[in-house]
Order: sequence, then structure tokens, then C-alpha cells
Amino acid sequence: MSVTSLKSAPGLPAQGVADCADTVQIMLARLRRERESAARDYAARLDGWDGPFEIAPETLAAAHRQLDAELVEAIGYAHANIRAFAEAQRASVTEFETELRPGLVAGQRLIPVGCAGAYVPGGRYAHVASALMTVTTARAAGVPEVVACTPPGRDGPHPAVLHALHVAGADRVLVLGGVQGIAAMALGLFGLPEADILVGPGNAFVAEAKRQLFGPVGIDMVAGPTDSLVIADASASAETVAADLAGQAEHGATSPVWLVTDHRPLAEAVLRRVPQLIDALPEPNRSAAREAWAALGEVMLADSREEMAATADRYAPEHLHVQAADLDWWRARLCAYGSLFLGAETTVAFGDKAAGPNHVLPTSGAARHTGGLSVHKFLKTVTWQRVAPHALPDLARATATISRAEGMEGHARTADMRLAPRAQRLAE
Ligand SMILES: NC(=O)c1ccc[n+]([C@@H]2O[C@H](COP(=O)([O-])OP(=O)(O)OC[C@H]3O[C@@H](n4cnc5c(N)ncnc54)[C@H](O)[C@@H]3O)[C@@H](O)[C@H]2O)c1
Ligand SMILES: [Zn+2]
Repeated sequence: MSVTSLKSAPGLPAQGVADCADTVQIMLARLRRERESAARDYAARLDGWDGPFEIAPETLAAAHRQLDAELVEAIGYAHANIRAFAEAQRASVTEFETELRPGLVAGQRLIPVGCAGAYVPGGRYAHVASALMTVTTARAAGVPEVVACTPPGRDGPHPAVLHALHVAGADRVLVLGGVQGIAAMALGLFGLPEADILVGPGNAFVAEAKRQLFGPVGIDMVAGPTDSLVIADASASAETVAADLAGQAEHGATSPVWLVTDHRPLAEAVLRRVPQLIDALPEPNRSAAREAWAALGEVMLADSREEMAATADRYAPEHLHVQAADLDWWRARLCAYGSLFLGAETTVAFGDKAAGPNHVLPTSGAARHTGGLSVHKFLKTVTWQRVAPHALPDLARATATISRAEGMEGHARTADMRLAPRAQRLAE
């Protein structure tokens, strides 16, 4: 078995990961100390924004008036799919109660967190879809209070993002980006409730701020730059595969796109075509995609479909797109990806924007150990137990015996005393 590299990835110059962590640590310390005044200062210095910071509910509700009817309709379409998927996911997990032994009853409850904070990235693109993916899913999980932060962009917050947040059901929205936005939700700045969990994608500063705050506050994941892998066999169209790779490369210079194929003519055609398709993109997307393809794009030639599958499992991509025969075989075989796209009719962009399954997904190989954002992240799976008198003897004896074997006499005594008749216990 061997996989031949037809285009390897020289990589990007080393990034200042340590610098980013230091910057975030300093910023969070100051935000904890000086709260709103630090947030205002960072917003002014980093984003040129001096408020207003909270979007009034009337403004959110009226944001659609600044949008084309077609965009409003598309947002409604995407929201309906995302909500339907999240609701099906919610219905797939249940509370239960089970009698483990006669009289020994235990159960599981699913309790939504009290408040979720959604970060909706700004920067180069207006991430309408991220607003829908995070807030809609929290709502479907039953979270009673959902707040959101989004950076201002050049001319203030993007009306399409505000409309998406409104449709998805955000209760409060702040125009605040990066570390100061994340901190506002975690620390309850500007009168926000303190979020129990922080979710949503963002740049390295956003991811690092979530990582550093994690502990008392939950996070969905530490997300890096987005990535995509295409598996294509001889049945695939080189033009479609090349377009899909070029399209996803526009995410930016740090976002890899990979192709694994067992068909050399397809690999060679894609290698010729991707740069042409990238050249045809408008700027600044063209430069971003060019850089991503040059530094991180890979084309690999495998001997068999099993080898293609093994390669995909090793890369554990965020998005995995199969353009090959026998899709059922692939769906059963593949086991490391954030979201799977089956067939040439679908495309990663469908999942990114509108199909329904969540687009906040594990990146940088994290799909080895986790899936993406789901209603589960907003639900606490907690347990309870209850013991009837006739179940006590066996349970108390087993507990006392294990406790003494562990050297925990105090535990053993709390078990022993449950064996004494109730009247005697109450009298003592
Ligand atoms: N995986 C997904 O599902 C998904 C979806 C959408 C977006 N994304 C990711 O979101 C990210 C968007 O990044 P972005 O930068 O355009 O927007 P962003 O909203 O993540 O970050 C913008 C903020 O970064 C802060 N910032 C910028 N430079 C800084 C500095 N030197 N020091 C401290 N703070 C600084 C500013 O406060 C600014 O408000 C991209 O990495 C993209 O890949 C991922
Ligand atoms: Zn994408």
C-alpha cells in the first residue's frame, strides 16, 4: 500500500502561536479588572468602533429592511433546515429511568445550560450562516437565554448577520469582536448574563480566548482554520472536484484543501484546473485561495478505495466530500470527519450555509475525537438515584466493603448506618 503525493504542501511560515496566547492572556486579565472600559478601549483600538455596543431589539427586528428579499428568503430557508435538523437531534436523545435492581432506581436528565453565548465572526466575510448555526441550535436544545457577539466590520454590524441572529432567536446582541466579545459573554459585561457556554467559530484570538476561559465556562471546541478533503474515483468529474477545492480554498491562506484519488488522469486534470479556477475568483478571495493552495493544498494518489479511506481517516478533515461510486460503502467505512458530504450532487458549501447539519465542526484533526456543534453541547447529561428500603442491605454492604478496601472508613460508616432500622437511625 502506498499513497503518492502529486502535490505536497510546503506549509506556511511559522505563526506566532505563543504571541497570540500571551496577547489574549494580557487582554483577558485587563478585561477582568477594568471590564466595560477595557472592552470599549479594545473595540476602539482593534476595530475602530466606539459604540453603540448593544443592538436594540427593534433594530434587530428591522434589519431585514436593509436586505434584498431574496437574501431574507434564503436566510429563512437555511434557518428552517438548521432548526429541523437540530430538533431531530434533540429528539434523538432522551431522559430515562431504570430499575437496576429491585428498589434501586436511577435515571438520566437532560438539562439545558442557562445561558449560551454565541460568537459570530466578522472580519473578511459576513458570517450569516454562523449566526444561524449557533443560535438556532442553542434554541433547539432548549437554552432559555441566548446572547451573541459579533465584530463591527467596516461600517458597523452587517444587517444580514443581525437579521440572521434575529431569525435564529438571539435575546441580546452586542457589537463586539475578538477577545473583548468573548470576554463580554463570559464575564457578563454591558449587562449581559454570564454565559455558561461559549460557542462559535472565530480567528486565532477568539479560539485562544475561549480556550483560556474554559473551565468554569464551557466551550464547543477549540476551532482552527477550516479544512476540506475530497475523495474522488474514476467516476468523478475533474471539473467539479477542482471547483470544489478552489471554492473552499477561499476561506483563507491557512485553510487546507486536499484531494485523494485512485485515478491518475483525474488527479492531473485537477492539478491543472484548480489554479485556473482560483485565478478567476474576485479579489481578495483570489489571493487567499492562491496562498492556501500553494502552501497547504495536497493531491494524493492511492492504490485502492480502502487506501483512500485510510488516508481520509488519518487526515480527519473537518469536511469530507466523497465523489465516488458506492456511497453506502463509504458512509459505513469512513470514521473520522466533522461532516460527510456524499455524492457529487452535494457540496461543502451546502453544509456551510444552508443544508441543515451544523457547520461549526472540528478542525486540524480534532475529528479524531469529536463531532461538531450539536444540541448535545448545550445539554447537561446529569444523573440521579433513589433507593427503596428493600434494596438497602445489598447496596450498603457492597458500598461499605469497597469503602473499607479503599481505606475510606468514613464512607463505610455512612453506608453501615443505612442498614440500621429507620426508627433506630432517627432516635440516634
Ligand atoms: N469552521 C467554521 O465553521 C467557520 C465558519 C465561519 C468562520 N470561521 C473562521 O472564523 C474566522 C474569522 O476570522 P476573522 O478574523 O475574519 O474574524 P473574527 O470575528 O474571528 O475576529 C475579528 C476580531 O479579531 C480581533 N483581532 C484582530 N487582530 C487582533 C490582534 N492583533 N490582537 C487582538 N485581537 C485582534 C479583533 O477584535 C476583531 O474584532 C476565520 O478563521 C474563519 O476560518 C470558521
Ligand atoms: Zn467553506
